[in-house]
Amino acid sequence: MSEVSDEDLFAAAEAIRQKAHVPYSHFAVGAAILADDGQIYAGCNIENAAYPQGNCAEASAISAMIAAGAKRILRIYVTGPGHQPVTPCGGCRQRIREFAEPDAAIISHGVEGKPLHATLAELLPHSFGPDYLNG
Ligand SMILES: O=c1ccn([C@H]2C[C@H](O)[C@@H](CO)O2)c(=O)[nH]1
Ligand SMILES: [Zn+2]
Repeated sequence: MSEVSDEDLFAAAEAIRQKAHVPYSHFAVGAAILADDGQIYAGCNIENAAYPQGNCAEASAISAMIAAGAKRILRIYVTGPGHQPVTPCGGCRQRIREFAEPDAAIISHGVEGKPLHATLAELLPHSFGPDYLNG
């Protein structure tokens, strides 16, 4: 459907990752969403001196998508440091669930290693979502 490649999403995630506010963990994360309007929406993690008030990169990217008026996540690419794939935390898997189909691609990449390709359903099986409340 889209002409947006994984390389485009990787580049957007990496560009915004450089802006992450991570004075506590020093673990900078970027996320780039391909949305249903064909556009890319990106976000970085934003930590806080009151630690629980920090935001994940995926949450920032979702905020950008919603603020722009897009509705659905078709694909999301997450980048971070190291060799292990930087997979979305449990809370962010649920945040993604709100706006994505079970077969939506989640690409998790520790940039020193290889990307992991998974679907939302693989990362969040038997999930609870909006369909439970709207039907
Ligand atoms: O997928 C992930 C994993 C971690 N983090 C952030 C949260 C915190 O700021 C830092 C270390 O956990 O990385 C994200 O933004 N996304
Ligand atoms: Zn998270």
